[in-house]
Amino acid sequence: MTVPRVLAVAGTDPTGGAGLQADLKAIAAHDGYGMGVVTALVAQNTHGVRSVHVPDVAFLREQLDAVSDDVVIDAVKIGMLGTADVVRTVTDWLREHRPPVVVVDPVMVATSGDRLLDEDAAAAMGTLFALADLVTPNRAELAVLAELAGAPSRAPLSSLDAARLVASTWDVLVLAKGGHDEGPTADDVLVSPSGSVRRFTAPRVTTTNTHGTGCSLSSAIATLAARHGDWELAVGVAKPWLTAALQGADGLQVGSGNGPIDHGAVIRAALPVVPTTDVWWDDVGSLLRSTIECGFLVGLRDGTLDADVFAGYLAQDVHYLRAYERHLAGLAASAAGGRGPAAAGTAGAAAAGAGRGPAAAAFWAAASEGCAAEARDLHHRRLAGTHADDPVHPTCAEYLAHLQRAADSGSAAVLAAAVLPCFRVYARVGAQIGTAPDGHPFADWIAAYGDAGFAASSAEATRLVEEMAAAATPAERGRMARAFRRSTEWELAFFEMPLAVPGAGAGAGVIAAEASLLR
Ligand SMILES: Nc1ncnc2c1ncn2[C@@H]1O[C@H](COP(=O)(O)OP(=O)(O)O)[C@@H](O)[C@H]1O
Ligand SMILES: Cc1ncc(COP(=O)(O)O)c(N)n1
Repeated sequence: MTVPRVLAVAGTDPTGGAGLQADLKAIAAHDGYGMGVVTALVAQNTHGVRSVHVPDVAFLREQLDAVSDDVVIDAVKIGMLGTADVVRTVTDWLREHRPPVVVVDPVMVATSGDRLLDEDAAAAMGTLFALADLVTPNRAELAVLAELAGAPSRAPLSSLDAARLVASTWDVLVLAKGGHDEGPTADDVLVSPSGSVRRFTAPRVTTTNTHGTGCSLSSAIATLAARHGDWELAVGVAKPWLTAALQGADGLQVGSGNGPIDHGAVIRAALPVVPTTDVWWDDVGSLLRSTIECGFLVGLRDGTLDADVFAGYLAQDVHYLRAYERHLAGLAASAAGGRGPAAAGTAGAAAAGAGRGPAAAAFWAAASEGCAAEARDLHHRRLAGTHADDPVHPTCAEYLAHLQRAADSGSAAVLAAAVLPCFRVYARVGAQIGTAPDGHPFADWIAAYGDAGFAASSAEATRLVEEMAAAATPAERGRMARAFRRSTEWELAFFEMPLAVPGAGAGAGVIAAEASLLR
């Protein structure tokens, strides 16, 4: 089954709730390929229409031809037409290029009460309807069309009779929409030219955010009719989708008038929630591969690494862990509500309470203590001798300067993101190396990082950072993302450091990029 190619011929709404913009969203929401020809440029928002500019109809025809000369059109939805000239131009084009599905939403008046169709244009609509499969008037539009079809204006017909008259006059299906009725349900009635009726009912949603309901419904129906080849199925699927879009409307917060419906409501509910920290982790995928493949870790895993090189690495690791331990203690203090890095500022994720509280504080404190123990035990045992007094290597110093900047940023969330790669990269390296066979020269180091407890700590640190990211402002979340990425780059540089040719500048790329951090 191919994706239906659906053309919307409509006016615009720069706030994206109605008109062509809504049509394209509704088409996309039903897995159609949306195209758009503009009939009128409308300066409008959720409060109403400010002005309408109808471009020359010759240009409208050029737009229509540009599409039909090139693309097979499976369905067309026609919305706001504005003037009689526009109605005639679209009708002429349709006569020559009629696609299998034609839906006309006879837009006359916006929800706001503004006129969107000249009075003389309404009279020209009949010829267009005769080329359509389905017409979708609301109550007021139905009354105008019934009059056009010859109904007496003195004694108005019932909606059903009006719909039957319109349907038989132009040999077209009519979906008489009941959005403006009152009562617990919003019922639309599909009437055929022979007078048969099918009612589509939905609970009435209590909201003033109904901007674009008619546009969206007709575009959804056009797309679904192109796919299913059946009008009852098309309306039956579109109607609950529209109800869900209305139910989501208040959550959108677009504009202060009659806001738009939420075209994405149904799709969003079906989308998997991707944790922010997973997005960051995927972003550093190539860095992780380079880390795992770097000469130092390959030598460590297969046991060929020079013991002295390893001792040099551990000397730097001790320098690193001493500072890292302080930063973890800072996070513990901040989570407990004391004077940590977040205490400086009241805004941001930490202020919102995310990633805070006694459990978070206990976690960071335990991690800090674990770090101190690690530095003492493993490292001191191995370091006895040659490298105990090694000065801090520039790569190590730069990594630590990066962590310090994160600590000084005033955001515990940024610092937590900056310390996270040390957990995650080591846990990943540990899992990748697996367990060392008996007698492996680096068995103790491998056991420490492959430890299940360490993997659990990494997962808990990730969970806390995730909480902080969820509560952060977008700007702060961006600073967290950059802090995380930069730390992951420094992790790679740190592993490359022991085998780097002196002066070759391990981590030079990171140092250059560092300038942009935490802006
Ligand atoms: N408050 C509501 N709750 C549920 N459905 C509604 C509500 N308002 C409108 N609808 C539905 O939205 C669609 C558009 O209807 P309507 O508002 O009558 O047309 P228009 O947007 O062209 O004025 C119809 O399916 C109608 O039943
Ligand atoms: C360009 C354009 N087309 C149609 C409507 C009607 O939409 P609604 O009646 O749902 O507000 C609109 N406001 N603007």
